[in-house]
Amino acid sequence: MRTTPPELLVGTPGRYAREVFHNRHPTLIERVGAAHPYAAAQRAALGALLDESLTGVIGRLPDDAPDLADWDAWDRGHFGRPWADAPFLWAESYFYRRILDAVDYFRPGPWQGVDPFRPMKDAELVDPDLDRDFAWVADLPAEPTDAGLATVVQAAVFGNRVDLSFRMQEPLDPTAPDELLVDRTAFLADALAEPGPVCIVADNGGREIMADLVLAGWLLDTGLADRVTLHVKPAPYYVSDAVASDVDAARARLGRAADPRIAVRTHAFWCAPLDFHDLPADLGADLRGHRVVVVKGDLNYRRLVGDRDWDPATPFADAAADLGVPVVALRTCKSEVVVGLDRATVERMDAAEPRWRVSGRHGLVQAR
Ligand SMILES: O=P(O)(O)OC[C@H]1O[C@](O)(CO)[C@@H](O)[C@@H]1O
Repeated sequence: MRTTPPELLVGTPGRYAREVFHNRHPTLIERVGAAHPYAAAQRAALGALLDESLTGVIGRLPDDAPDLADWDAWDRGHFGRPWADAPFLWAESYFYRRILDAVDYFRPGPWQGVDPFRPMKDAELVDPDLDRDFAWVADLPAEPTDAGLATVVQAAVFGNRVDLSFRMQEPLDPTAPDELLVDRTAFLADALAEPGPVCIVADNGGREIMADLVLAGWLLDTGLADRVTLHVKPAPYYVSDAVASDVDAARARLGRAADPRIAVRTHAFWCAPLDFHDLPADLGADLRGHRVVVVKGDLNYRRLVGDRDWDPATPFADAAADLGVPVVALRTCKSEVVVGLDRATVERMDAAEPRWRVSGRHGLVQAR
């Protein structure tokens, strides 16, 4: 019987979680403040949140928070305890929720519903390089070939390469080669041997959701899928995570009409600080209504396997939550968590590139 390793914690010296809190979050808070004409009280709240998260104890949401009951249920005893002692996944998720509180996202008034990350997300979609980056779409085969599937899957993997929260810290080297460390694309082909409904648990907007829409459209057009459900976040999260309006914006940027075969859904759980082992029953039933579930991105990967100090040679199926439906994870490695690698690959990567687990250069197509 395999023992489950401990959760990664925010404050462990020398570990990635601490870097995210101490190096990335100050930049993030500064950029959010600079992007909007917020009132003094909102700026003060952003600054206070940053200070609290670096040295203080975890404060509760205010009494008027509409999701207070959710967070009381998700608390797990962390409120009132030092941020440094909290699990990385829990604390990072709550940090993003507290940003929304600081900028009055849920409070009646002029800032209600204003996405604090919107200017950063919009800037990505006006990048003229996007046309060149997606030129390959015109050459996709009309038939469901292995090569076509590999192309759309890899675009969906590497569309995840550089999200906006990640860009706060890791410099993007456009000349760096991308590499798939594990490639179970054939598992997806097998799962879709009979056409069926496909669920994509989306991650970022911008380039990534554009690639996800291309993947969805190609699966539908080639008859591999008969409908696609895109699950997006219910509120702004992790800077660039897609909410429903980001799907619309990406569709428009691709020059595509709305496709009635693609449904957009959400669930409060997608912004919860918990992993897929805690999936609520209604969401689990929704996912099981599909032939296969495609789980996108680094954060969803951490949630799928558990944000723990895994031995990278742990079999993927031992770590990944059993959702009762075939699951394919498409992710570039942008945090320390990784499983399902063979020892030789781990040794090769450790020797070649000290930051390979977090550099965003290496991709995974894993399945169970
Ligand atoms: O957008 P993605 O692929 O989920 O990546 C976001 C990742 O960036 C981080 O915020 C910092 O690495 C991680 O915590 C998170 O897993």
